[in-house]
Amino acid sequence: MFRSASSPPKKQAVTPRQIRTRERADRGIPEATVARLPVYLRALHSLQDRGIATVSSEELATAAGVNSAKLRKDLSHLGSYGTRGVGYEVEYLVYQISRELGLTQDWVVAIIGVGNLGRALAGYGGFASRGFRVAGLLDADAGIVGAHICGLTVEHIDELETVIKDRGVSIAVIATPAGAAQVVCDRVVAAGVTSVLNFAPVVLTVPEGVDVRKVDLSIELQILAFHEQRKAGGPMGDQAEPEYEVLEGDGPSDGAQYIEAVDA
Ligand SMILES: NC(=O)c1ccc[n+]([C@@H]2O[C@H](COP(=O)([O-])OP(=O)(O)OC[C@H]3O[C@@H](n4cnc5c(N)ncnc54)[C@H](O)[C@@H]3O)[C@@H](O)[C@H]2O)c1
Repeated sequence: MFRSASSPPKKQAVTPRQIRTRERADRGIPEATVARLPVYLRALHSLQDRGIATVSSEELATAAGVNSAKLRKDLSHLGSYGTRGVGYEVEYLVYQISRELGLTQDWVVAIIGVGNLGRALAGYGGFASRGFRVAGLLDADAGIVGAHICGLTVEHIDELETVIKDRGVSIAVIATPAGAAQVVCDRVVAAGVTSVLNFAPVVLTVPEGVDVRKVDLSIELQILAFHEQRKAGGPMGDQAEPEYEVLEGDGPSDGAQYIEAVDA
């Protein structure tokens, strides 16, 4: 937006976080692009592990499983255009994407429901290396409460609000049975958490301003089954059928991949 010289902008006290949020809103990064940034980051980390300093858009696109035009467009939203004939500097791109995703600071995570899945998540080393610190494990089962898992002691769900407040939890991971998930979600939100990662097979209702990402491996398997069926000839046989594209992040259901017919 242009301002006339006669009306200089008024100075306001803003925090660095507000500035970053405004910058992002100004740049208008699409949600689908945001959903692909972690995929690029994973590919870049693997290049870094192999000691690769620069990468072409084609190589990075192949490593990330997208087409190179989409990758270049996504990265242009970050102001990253690469250098003709050289490509992108891996280290700097890691920094740019990490900064955009808010990964240059640590996020405190609590896992609620410490059964098969909760335990596996608690033991996953990949969180810490990406800036997510698991600071609380909570369960309702007296037989599990008190167990020591990966350096943490499982606490009773009654302690949920205290754990969130005292340890500054900003992301709640729900790994309870479906029937308990909404109540747990309501409690974490009431305690001030605005980001929820939900593994329970249920759609959670949250107030505006709270982000819920849902992980559902059975949906991923169903998408693979769909493609397997098509490769094998499918129920539609030789009939003309539309082309399909698997899209991420901006579909009708939050966070899930979905399949959309596209013009062939
Ligand atoms: N999203 C996926 O891809 C995926 C994959 C596997 C399982 N799941 C789902 O994840 C959830 C956990 O699966 P699991 O195999 O670990 O089950 P599990 O039964 O082994 O563990 C669930 C845990 O939640 C605890 N719990 C129950 N009610 C609670 C409450 N109100 N507060 C706190 N803790 C509570 C139980 O005591 C138990 O320890 C289930 O909803 C399951 O359907 C999702």
